[in-house]
Amino acid sequence: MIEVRGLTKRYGSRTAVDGLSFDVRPGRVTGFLGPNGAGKSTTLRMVLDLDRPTAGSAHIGGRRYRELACPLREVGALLDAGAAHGGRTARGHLLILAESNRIGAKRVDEVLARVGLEPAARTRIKGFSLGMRQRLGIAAALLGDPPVLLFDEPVNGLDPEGIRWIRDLMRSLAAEGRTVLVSSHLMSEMAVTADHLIVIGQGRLLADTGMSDFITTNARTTVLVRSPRPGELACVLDRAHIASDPQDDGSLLVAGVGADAARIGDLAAEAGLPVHELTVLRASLEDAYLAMTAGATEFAASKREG
Ligand SMILES: Nc1ncnc2c1ncn2[C@@H]1O[C@H](COP(=O)(O)OP(=O)(O)OP(=O)(O)O)[C@@H](O)[C@H]1O
Repeated sequence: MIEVRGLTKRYGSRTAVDGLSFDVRPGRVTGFLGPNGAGKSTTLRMVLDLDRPTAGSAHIGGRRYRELACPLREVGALLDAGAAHGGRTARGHLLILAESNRIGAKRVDEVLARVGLEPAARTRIKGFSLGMRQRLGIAAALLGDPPVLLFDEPVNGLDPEGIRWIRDLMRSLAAEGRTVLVSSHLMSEMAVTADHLIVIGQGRLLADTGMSDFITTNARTTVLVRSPRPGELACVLDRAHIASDPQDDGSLLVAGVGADAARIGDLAAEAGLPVHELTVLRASLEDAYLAMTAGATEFAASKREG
């Protein structure tokens, strides 16, 4: 469990993180989203005590990072996959980390196997591809078998196979009961990886909600209705105060509050109009995310003007 309370970071006159409070719970993947510069990395750095908060606190399992007796056993993090020394081998790099945290060599071999780096264990890191570096960074995060894991943009620059591998890993870590917080810009990827979302904009909390609630609340569902008599159907809907938008192919799209497939179907039946298709077009996470963050930008702009 991670508990963030009133977390604030100012760099001079710029407020990067602004009174942020949220919990990250175990047993599920929590996606951490926000536009560029929203303050995600700064937040993660403060949770890991790599940056000092101007105000507020972050606790991991009830303690601040600096109070953890053996941090690697409490929290694992992938912040910058390029951080390992290029002259070392993958195994050598992990052995040094393990030794300084009193973790045995057996665990090094276990994590190398878990991330699929066994064949490259004795290869120098400077010859590693981006995907191999990400795997090595994840191996380091897993070294202490920690209950809490933080990943900042783990799929950056990975090929589809690497992206799928990370997705499966995140989900299996959560299924083991761990707390998993992952930031990403790839909405399609987040949509299939995360169970819960924390969205920030300009350092402030915009949403802390389940994935499906987030989409339902922030993006309009649309209903597509197709009838051989679209003009008459549009009039029937109009009389029920449901606005429809005629499409070139003869179908009608109904968005917003009137987008209720059952009601549209009932109205057509009452009017004796045939319906050949009635489809609920669900919004994507990307639609919902863009709608929400666009709103946040407008809000910030009007606030500044006011
Ligand atoms: N060391 C620093 N000195 C001054 N400003 C900083 C520093 N680190 C971050 N910032 C500023 O704080 C804000 C938040 O940055 P941060 O990197 O946390 O955002 P982010 O959400 O991780 O963005 P991205 O998605 O682009 O990585 C930005 O405006 C950034 O310019």
